[in-house]
Amino acid sequence: MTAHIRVKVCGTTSVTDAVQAAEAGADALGFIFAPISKRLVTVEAARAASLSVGPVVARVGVFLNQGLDEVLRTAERARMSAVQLHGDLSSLYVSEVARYHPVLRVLRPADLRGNADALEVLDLPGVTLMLDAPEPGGGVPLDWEALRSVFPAGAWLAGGLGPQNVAAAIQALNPAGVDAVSRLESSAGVKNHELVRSFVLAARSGLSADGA
Ligand SMILES: O=C(O)c1ccccc1N[C@@H]1O[C@H](COP(=O)(O)O)[C@@H](O)[C@H]1O
Repeated sequence: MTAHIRVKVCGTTSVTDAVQAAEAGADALGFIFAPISKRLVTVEAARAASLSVGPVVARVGVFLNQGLDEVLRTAERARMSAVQLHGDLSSLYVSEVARYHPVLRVLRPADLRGNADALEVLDLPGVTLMLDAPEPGGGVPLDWEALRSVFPAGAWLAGGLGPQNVAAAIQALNPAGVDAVSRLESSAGVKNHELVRSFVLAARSGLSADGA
């Protein structure tokens, strides 16, 4: 098992939610800048939240098929410390972003079986793989059993994770980090602080929120 699993709480839209997630022990907070998202955050709100959580907690700007300039400018203005890239993106694009920010490159399970183009960037310094469901932010878990034999060492896991199932997911795949959003909310873009606390605790302890 990974000695210290990294825990990311995504979809942060306010200073209050950022501070609470940091106090709950999250290693990283996600800020979604993809216009299609129900959790879209403004640069101003993300910047205020980012500056409120101290020097250690990572702040990850989340983008989906957006222009290179927009990604780099937004991440800079919002004081992000890393960038998460979803979508159909060229290796050149990902490597350009990685010149300026650590990158979480999000791929789907199907990409592991034959998308040589997408997998190529994972050899670049500063690029870490995250595996997620085809519809990001949809709250649908991946088939962990089917992934057991192909899940790459050092990769992060997302997709429908929450307090009840994150321990089982870690047990199945031993990811380097876990990430969640929709199962931690009271409404889109608003965190349920109890669920955030339980999620971090379950990921760290290896016990699900119902003690299983
Ligand atoms: O959540 C969104 O709205 C979203 C939109 C565009 C790109 C990424 C998005 N969220 C990411 O989705 C995964 C997991 O979400 P869930 O826990 O299954 O709801 C996570 O990586 C978020 O960063």
